[in-house]
Amino acid sequence: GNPWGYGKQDGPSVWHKNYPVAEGDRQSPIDIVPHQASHDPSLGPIVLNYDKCTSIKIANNGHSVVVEFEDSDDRSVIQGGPLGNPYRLKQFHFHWGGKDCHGSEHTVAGNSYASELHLVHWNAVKYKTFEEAATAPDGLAVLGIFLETGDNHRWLHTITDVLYTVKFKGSVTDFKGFNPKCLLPSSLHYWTYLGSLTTPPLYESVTWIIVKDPIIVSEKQLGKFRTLVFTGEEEDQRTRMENNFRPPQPLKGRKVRSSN
Ligand SMILES: CN[C@H]1CN(c2cccc(OC)c2)S(=O)(=O)c2sc(S(N)(=O)=O)cc21
Ligand SMILES: [Zn+2]
Repeated sequence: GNPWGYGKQDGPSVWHKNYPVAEGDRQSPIDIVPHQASHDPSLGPIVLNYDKCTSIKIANNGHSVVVEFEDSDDRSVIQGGPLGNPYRLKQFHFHWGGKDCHGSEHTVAGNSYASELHLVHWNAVKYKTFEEAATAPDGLAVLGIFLETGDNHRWLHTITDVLYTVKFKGSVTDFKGFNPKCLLPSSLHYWTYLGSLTTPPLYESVTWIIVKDPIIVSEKQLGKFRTLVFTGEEEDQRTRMENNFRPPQPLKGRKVRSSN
């Protein structure tokens, strides 16, 4: 079976048994309290150079749906903001709820969004491989985008239209020519803090950059994510993929900074 999941027996409340760092000092996600975030005028804008990005495939990894990118060179990078150098785009994935009232990992003043998109990047300037970067304190940078339900999102159908091909854990489909820039809100004002992966192995290697403005997607579009299952095609128990989010973790004295 799975080493970890989001159920009663294998979910976030027991991850610490196999991954003791779950109780560490820089765990993610967190609840962001806007008025307690310190505005830092030295924080420049986030710059995304995704125009040459090369998406390769879309997959169901038994925890989420993931779109992987070619990351053998600096063709698609994030830089600026709190980052000291460019970080390479490796993959993006989503977290969502069983109903639209919850599903995001980060919360804002205690409020959840329906879903959260994570664009995962790694520091290929300082580290030779992703795996090495993933265990380093400045190894990863994840851009988080909240999803709120409302009108149809004009580009999300590119993803939701192919989700039926990755219904089961372990399924993979070619997914070329997708530029995730179409999933970003117009303003990239953000909060940033030092944290971790929000799933096992929970490495404390992530500089989080959480965009303040959500993108709007329809309930119908979000509902398509819930047609995925955590389980493999061969398993007799089909478990709907939903509520694949970790709840907020203790801040432990960390500072959250805010761009303008
Ligand atoms: C299953 N999910 C994770 C998979 N990855 C991972 C990271 C390091 C090591 C590794 O195996 C050795 C796998 S990952 O870097 O792609 C990420 S990013 C991320 S999140 N939600 O914090 O953005 C969760 C995971
Ligand atoms: Zn994530």
